[in-house]
Amino acid sequence: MNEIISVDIGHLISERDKLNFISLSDFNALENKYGHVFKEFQMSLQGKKSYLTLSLEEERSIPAIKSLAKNIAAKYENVLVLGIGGSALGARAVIQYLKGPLYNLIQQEHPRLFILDNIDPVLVKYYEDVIDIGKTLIIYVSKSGSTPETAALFIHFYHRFKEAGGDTADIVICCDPGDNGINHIAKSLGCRLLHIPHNLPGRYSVLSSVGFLPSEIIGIDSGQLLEGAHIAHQSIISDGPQQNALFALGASLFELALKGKSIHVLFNYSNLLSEFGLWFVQLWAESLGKKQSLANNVVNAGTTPLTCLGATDQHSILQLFKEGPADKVFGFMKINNVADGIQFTNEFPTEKEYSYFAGRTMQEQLHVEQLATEMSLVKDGKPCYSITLKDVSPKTLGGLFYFFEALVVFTANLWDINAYDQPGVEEGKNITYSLMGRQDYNHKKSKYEQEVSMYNAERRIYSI
Ligand SMILES: O=P(O)(O)OC[C@H]1O[C@H](O)[C@H](O)[C@@H](O)[C@@H]1O
Repeated sequence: MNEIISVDIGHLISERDKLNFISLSDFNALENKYGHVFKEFQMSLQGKKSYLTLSLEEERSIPAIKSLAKNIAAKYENVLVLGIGGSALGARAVIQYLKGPLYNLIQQEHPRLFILDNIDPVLVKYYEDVIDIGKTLIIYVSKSGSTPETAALFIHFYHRFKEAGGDTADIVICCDPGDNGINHIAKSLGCRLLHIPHNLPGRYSVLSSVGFLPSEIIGIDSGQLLEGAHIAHQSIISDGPQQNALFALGASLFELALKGKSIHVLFNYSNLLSEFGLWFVQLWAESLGKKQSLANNVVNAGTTPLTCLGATDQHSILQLFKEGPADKVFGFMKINNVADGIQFTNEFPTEKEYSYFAGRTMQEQLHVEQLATEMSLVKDGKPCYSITLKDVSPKTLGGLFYFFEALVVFTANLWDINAYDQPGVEEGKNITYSLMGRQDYNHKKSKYEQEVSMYNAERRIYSI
């Protein structure tokens, strides 16, 4: 396999079951139906008018990030990234894919890297038990600079770092360049500031300093991540709809959504992809779950993303996938070339449940199980596509990030919705700000307090 990513959509199509799949004639008609939307999308990428392409220009920030990462690695044992949503999930996906789940347990030349994305005080204490804060550099990542969870974590760890005698000028703040609290704090503390391009929304920011700095600190070449994104970009803009992986998958998923497949499952057959799955969930959900179209019609667009892990989740959720509601489309993802050193020996030759393993490899078993799961779902009327990744390299991962970002934006264009905002999460934030006493939300406080009383009055509590 020479290409970094290959996409097979053959089992989204079926002539036998036109209710649950796309018929061949409908598939062939997709270009007529949606080709114009795709061409416009290609032009926006080509003309660098899409926000997505802002990442491609982040190449220029890499030399400074590399030298900062080197300084940090030379001085600190640990790095603690504070961020949530798009400010945490991408970096997590990078570490998991390229360094594995046990990175922090392995003795190495680079610092250990922790990403904290919740305000659970119990979790915070656990972190504090394993990291010596005086030897830990803090990276505060927040596109908006106002996300209350990350602000809270920063207040706490800034205090702890100072207390431990840390040099606050070493703290790195990664945020939007706007005139806001986080920039004021960075300036007054003399922190190191990295700006995320203003128009690059947080959940699309993994290919910027947000993902690049953590990567470089643990020895991953962010230039390679970006090279993969360039490869994906070039392929997406070059091929016509007929040959284009992005068009084939995006248009088919949209068509299936219209046919009632309202849940999109990404079933990853590699633990290295488990965090990628969570990154995908945020990107898909916040970008496509929209009440209103760009023309201000109520559309309640989107499909619900889920992610799970093969083979593990064959033993938990697969039963429902196979025999529960026929409301899902499945994406299977695997890595083609991995270091596969595990070949089974013939330990129990007289036992039929064990002897068939002899001479086979664990990777072979994983891939056979994926195939078996896919086939059994398809046989039962469940549409499946599959993505094969060439290898475990930053280039392939960078291409995958860009491919999914483009897939989401193209799909949003088909729904005629805004792929970049998230109006649905604002109300909860406003209530939180008001109830926690944020000054500029004081005017709403009494309204929300009244609503809270009403809400509490409506509870029906049963005790055990
Ligand atoms: O990076 P930040 O501005 O702190 O935002 C962190 C997260 O906050 C909100 O919940 C948004 O819905 C997410 O899209 C965003 O990723």
